[in-house]
Amino acid sequence: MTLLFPDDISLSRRAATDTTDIVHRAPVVVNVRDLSRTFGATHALRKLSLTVNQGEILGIIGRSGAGKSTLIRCLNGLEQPDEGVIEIEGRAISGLSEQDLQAVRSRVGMVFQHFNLLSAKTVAQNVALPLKIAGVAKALRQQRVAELLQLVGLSDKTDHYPAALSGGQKQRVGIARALAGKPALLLCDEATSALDPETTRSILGLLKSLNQQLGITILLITHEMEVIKSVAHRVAVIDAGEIIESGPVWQVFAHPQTPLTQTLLRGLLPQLPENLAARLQQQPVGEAIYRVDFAGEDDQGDLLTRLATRWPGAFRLLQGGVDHIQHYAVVRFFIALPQAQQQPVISWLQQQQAQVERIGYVTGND
Ligand SMILES: Nc1ncnc2c1ncn2[C@@H]1O[C@H](COP(=O)(O)OP(=O)(O)OP(=O)(O)O)[C@@H](O)[C@H]1O
Repeated sequence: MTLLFPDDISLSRRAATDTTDIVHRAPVVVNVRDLSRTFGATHALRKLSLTVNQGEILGIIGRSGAGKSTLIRCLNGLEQPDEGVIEIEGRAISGLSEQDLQAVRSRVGMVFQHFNLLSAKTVAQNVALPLKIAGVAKALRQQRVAELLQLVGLSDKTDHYPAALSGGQKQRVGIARALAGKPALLLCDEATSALDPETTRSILGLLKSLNQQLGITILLITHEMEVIKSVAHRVAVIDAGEIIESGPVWQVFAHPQTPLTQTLLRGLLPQLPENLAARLQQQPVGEAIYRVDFAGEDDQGDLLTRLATRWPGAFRLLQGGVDHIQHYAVVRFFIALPQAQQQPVISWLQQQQAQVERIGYVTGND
């Protein structure tokens, strides 16, 4: 099919390589500096700063009330910050006339949690709406709508009404509509939160392929770490209106720094079995329990196998596994070591660049 954004071919190749390093060198699409917004005594945003580079997928994660929606509303111009600067493609959006603000807004496509489709309009009419508002001629509009629906895999639903679509199909229409104005940035506000896991995977797959094929920059807001892991290059964790941690997704998964990030990751990283955790004590008796965290190139994901080969029978594996994120292997496991084996095994693991933490001791069998 025809490329929807023919000017972006070089960018598409760049994004397709999927490396954080290349994305880092790309131009900045979103630049937010010291953004603050209060509602009465509530500080929804506190001096929040972030950048999103061209071709990047930045995931912003936080608990309910952390300030995610306020941030997104400031980015699309629906909310005025009290202080701070927002630049989209180098253009500050504060103090603009309504006409100039419209021009900047047209560079930003918005994907909503509940799709926000017009029920009395067909799929094609919903997608065409922003083009109609922008005054695009009918013939061109029809051509673009056909391209967009093909892109999101809904060419056969052109004349259907939203009520006849599944949740995933409705979100595909929402994405096609968001792309209609050839935006530089796609803002996704909990775009998969209303969908079941399988549909979520297919929508995330679509967003990823739009990023890779078209080089489109995406800022997505979610409360689900799984979403971040599947599609984002970089993640920023927001809490009480501040970014408390950020970095490449693999790095944050491998070594989460803040208790909140650790909590958000709890369901995705192996944890010590509950019965064992309940028996942990701090007096050095019995076996020592260690948590081992490691991140390395994909082919270093066999750390556990190498450990077992180098130290056969020296430890008991309690829980653990390997995940592959952005071409990195992220390994976490828990082992029990008797007194005599602790020093040599731990030294060996540290030589492999693993982070090792003794979390307590247990006596007797688990
Ligand atoms: N219009 C408003 N009036 C008063 N308080 C508001 C308003 N909008 C947001 N807040 C408050 O600001 C804080 C941040 O809200 P926000 O909606 O940005 O959080 P969120 O991270 O998007 O939460 P959720 O995931 O539940 O949507 C909350 O304490 C919220 O109650």
